[in-house]
Amino acid sequence: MPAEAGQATALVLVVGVSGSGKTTVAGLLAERLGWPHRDADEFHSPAARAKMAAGHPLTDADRAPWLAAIGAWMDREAAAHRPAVVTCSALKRSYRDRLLHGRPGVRLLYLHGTRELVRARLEARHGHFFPAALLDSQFADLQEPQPDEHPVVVEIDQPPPAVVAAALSLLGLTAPAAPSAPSEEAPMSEQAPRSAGPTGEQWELRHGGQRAVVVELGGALRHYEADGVPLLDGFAADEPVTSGRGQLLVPWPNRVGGGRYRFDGADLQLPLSEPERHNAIHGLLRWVPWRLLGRSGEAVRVGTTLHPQPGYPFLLEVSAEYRLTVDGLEVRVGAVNTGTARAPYGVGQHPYLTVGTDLVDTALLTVPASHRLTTDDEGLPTGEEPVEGTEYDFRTARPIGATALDTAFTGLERDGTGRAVVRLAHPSGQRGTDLWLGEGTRYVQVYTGDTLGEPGRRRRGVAVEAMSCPADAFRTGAGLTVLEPGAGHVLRWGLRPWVAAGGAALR
Ligand SMILES: Nc1ncnc2c1ncn2[C@@H]1O[C@H](COP(=O)(O)OP(=O)(O)O)[C@@H](O)[C@H]1O
Ligand SMILES: O=C(O)[C@H](O)[C@@H](O)[C@H](O)[C@H](O)COP(=O)(O)O
Repeated sequence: MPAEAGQATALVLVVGVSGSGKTTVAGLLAERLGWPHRDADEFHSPAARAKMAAGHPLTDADRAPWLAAIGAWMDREAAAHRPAVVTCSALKRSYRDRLLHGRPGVRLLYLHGTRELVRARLEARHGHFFPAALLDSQFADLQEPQPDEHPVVVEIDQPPPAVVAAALSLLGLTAPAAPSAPSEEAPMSEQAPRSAGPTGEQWELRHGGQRAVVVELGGALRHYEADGVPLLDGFAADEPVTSGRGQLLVPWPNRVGGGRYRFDGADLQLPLSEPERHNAIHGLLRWVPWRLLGRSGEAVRVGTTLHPQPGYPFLLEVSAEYRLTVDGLEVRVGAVNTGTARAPYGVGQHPYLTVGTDLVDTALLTVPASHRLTTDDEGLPTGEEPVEGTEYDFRTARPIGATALDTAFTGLERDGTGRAVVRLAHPSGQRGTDLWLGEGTRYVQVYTGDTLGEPGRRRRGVAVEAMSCPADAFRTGAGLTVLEPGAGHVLRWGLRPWVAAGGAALR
């Protein structure tokens, strides 16, 4: 299939040191897109190949005709309106400038890995003219792509299909459907020494006046602001996460009563992570580090493996991608069952919204839901009832007042694009944030924080939690997703700050 109409990207230039996987990744990427691809190696003169094979690194002068030949090929593809993938180590800024200058349709995909990992791959690669011994010269020449080059950077310590999936997603390219499960084992990577704050690495995204920060611990959303105004009641870089702030809730959101459930004939017992109420709460991935899989200036993709463990003997590959656009923040949480048995699955996320009021009482809330779940003292659903005529009817915007919410809503009213929109507005009604619930969302938990462990933070923000299923789905089966081996689930939600009267809040 040719390039999708309307997609601006006409050519992807895959760069990185020798052995970073350019040939492998470009080949797969081209295959997924149905685009032609060429490898930079094909453009070397016989003399240059012989020089490298003899153990001598190339000089700038050696590389000039090679870069010119690659550029000429790119121009021929562009002239023929053929989208394409081409590799080139393009180690130095000047080389990339030469390839990118005057070619606006070209996007940079930089494959990033540690020297140790690349060396191991080169040493294992056979039948190639480039000797592993030249690797140090590659790293000596390497000038990593800078933000003003707008690279998409993908980490190579994941199997090739996962590298390609991250690249496609971060480049904003859609490929015809392909088998989704990465089946190869990721190689082990060296544990780099790190300066670990309480939530580990911090990955910042920017778009216009928007800024968001995603953290390594739990892949959580720590912060989101527009034009300097915080839209989340989040946490600081030097603070531990409390009260589920911004956390990803996988493989179940909210509670499993007694942590005990039955699935496919097996009785399973989860650790009780909410011992005071005898429940297992918010999944198993909140307190583990997630890995960086790829990033660009406005997006980051993180992931982790959920290994079989007591109470959840299943194997999942989980990823979360956060992206800032002109429309706000978009989140995609994906999971693939990479094990051999069917797995029960649910997902949610736990951001607390704020519109800058001291308490949430004065903020205006809209929840387009016809029903809410009633719960028992343990927070477990006992039934479903219409909100009509009750204090839970927020279908029309009104102040939260003294209402204490820890409530799952369903019967969501969706717009033409399939999204249901929960709105929190400033008392003036002039500005606020919309939280939209997209693909995979069936319930939304709204929690005013009345029971938080830190009294000072109670009712300061409203948790609005996109969820695929309600509390206790492992026991009741309500809204439960069952992932067959190889099958996946996607949850999409996002935040859109707005101002009334004439205009977009975002720049
Ligand atoms: N993501 C990956 N995981 C594991 N092995 C990889 C990955 N990418 C590439 N390889 C292997 O590493 C070696 C170097 O990859 P290659 O595509 O030839 O790199 P380059 O074109 O950048 O020199 C090859 O043997 C390839 O099969
Ligand atoms: O909003 C919800 O989903 C829960 O009903 C609510 O009770 C909240 O999540 C916990 O108080 C925070 O959870 P932790 O204290 O376990 O982080």
